[in-house]
Amino acid sequence: ENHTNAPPCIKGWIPWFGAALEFGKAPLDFIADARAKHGPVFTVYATGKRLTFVTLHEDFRTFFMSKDVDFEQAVQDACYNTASISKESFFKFHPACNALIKGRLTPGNSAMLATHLCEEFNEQLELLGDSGTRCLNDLVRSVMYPAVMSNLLGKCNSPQQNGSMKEFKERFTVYDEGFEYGSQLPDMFLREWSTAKHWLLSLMGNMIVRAEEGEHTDTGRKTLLQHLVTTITDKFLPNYGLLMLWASLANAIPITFWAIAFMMSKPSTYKKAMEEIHATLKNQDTKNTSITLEDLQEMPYVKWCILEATRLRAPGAITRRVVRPLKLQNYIIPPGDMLMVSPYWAHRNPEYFPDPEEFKPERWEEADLVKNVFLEGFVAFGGGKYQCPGRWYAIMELHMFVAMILYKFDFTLLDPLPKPSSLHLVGTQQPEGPCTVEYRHR
Ligand code: HEM
Repeated sequence: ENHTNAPPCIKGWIPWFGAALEFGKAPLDFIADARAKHGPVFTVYATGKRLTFVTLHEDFRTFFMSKDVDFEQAVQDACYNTASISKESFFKFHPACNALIKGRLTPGNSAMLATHLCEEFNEQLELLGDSGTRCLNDLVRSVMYPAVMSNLLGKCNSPQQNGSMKEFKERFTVYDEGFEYGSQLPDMFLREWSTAKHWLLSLMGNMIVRAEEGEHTDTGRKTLLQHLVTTITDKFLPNYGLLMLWASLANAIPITFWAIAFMMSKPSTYKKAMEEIHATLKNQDTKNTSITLEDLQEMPYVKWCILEATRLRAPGAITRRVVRPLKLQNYIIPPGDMLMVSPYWAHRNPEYFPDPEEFKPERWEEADLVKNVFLEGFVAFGGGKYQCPGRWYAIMELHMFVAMILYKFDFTLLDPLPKPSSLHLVGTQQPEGPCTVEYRHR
């Protein structure tokens, strides 16, 4: 009998210190075990924080919509730790920052970025040469980082353009891999990570100078970064820039890797996708390939593959803070608790996704994608007021990239499909082992 009406509480687990590993359980697996043992709502008490996990789909609406939970209060600390944005500045500028990105990346505006993105993908993919053997994850990063950064921050701010590609990739990878620890700890505990963070902040400072000069609007329109410059008017502008950059790359690029890896490891899927791509692009040049939005509309199967990869490799956890007592099931969650939903596990509920572990693009046939409606139970982009503002851009970007790389290159997978690492809760999973591919330009 639980007299306080609070959910069952698990103590003695320290998620962000690697101690979870000593328990033999990575954080993602821990959630599934705790759920099996303690029921659909449970609290983990760790390092002075209470994390209350919500695992029932029927409670997700409350998580996203309730006035008694708050997004900004949940992530403010993390924004201080990962990008040194002061609490005051964060509460002052976050709403405008979110509104700006949401407004710039509506489905309509994302469409306008597509022509330029297509040119960038062509240019970067041609740098791969005629053939080669490489780690697919690294290949995708090398091509997408400079292309997407050129598209969102301006050509002059693409790391390839200013010669910092190799270093950018290294520093960003360190920053990204340590993001979760970094979001929990003051950065004096994480020397290498902190060095990467300061390098990226300084890089962003330089990008902002170039953005302010403003001559480099190759698309004839202001870049997302140039819009940010006019929105954030305090000294933390580069810090917001860094968080925006991280958000735009951290999930989208590993999911691109997974989408291609999943497709290649399932011959029937690969074949079907290739037929669709060839039927749409017909006899187009493989070196300078134009993919328009109309072309994308003619490749729904490739889009299903993207969404299916996003389902299977959705972020480990998203969070809100409880600000007033919150009723969930028969429990009252106390104010101050961090409320957690795991999209990764939500997408493994067989009631919503039969054969949840199967990569089955066909299941997306039922979604009304023309009206931008996902499948019920799909929460990879979060929800409510602070749902991912980059989601329409992300889908367009991944759809175009996957169609183009598969049209240009013939791939052979040399390793078995790697498993996802369950070490991290924040963001999407990285592959646990190598994934080498051989490629040849068609
Ligand atoms: C498949 C790729 C992506 C996934 C799975 C993803 C997922 C998410 C999730 C789960 C959130 C938190 C939402 C919540 O708590 O309800 C988020 C926030 C955010 N995402 Fe994405 N995202 C992706 C791509 C992108 C891209 C390409 C951009 C930018 C171009 C972007 C920009 C952002 C920003 C700026 C936020 C923070 C919003 C705020 O602070 O108000 N995301 N994303």
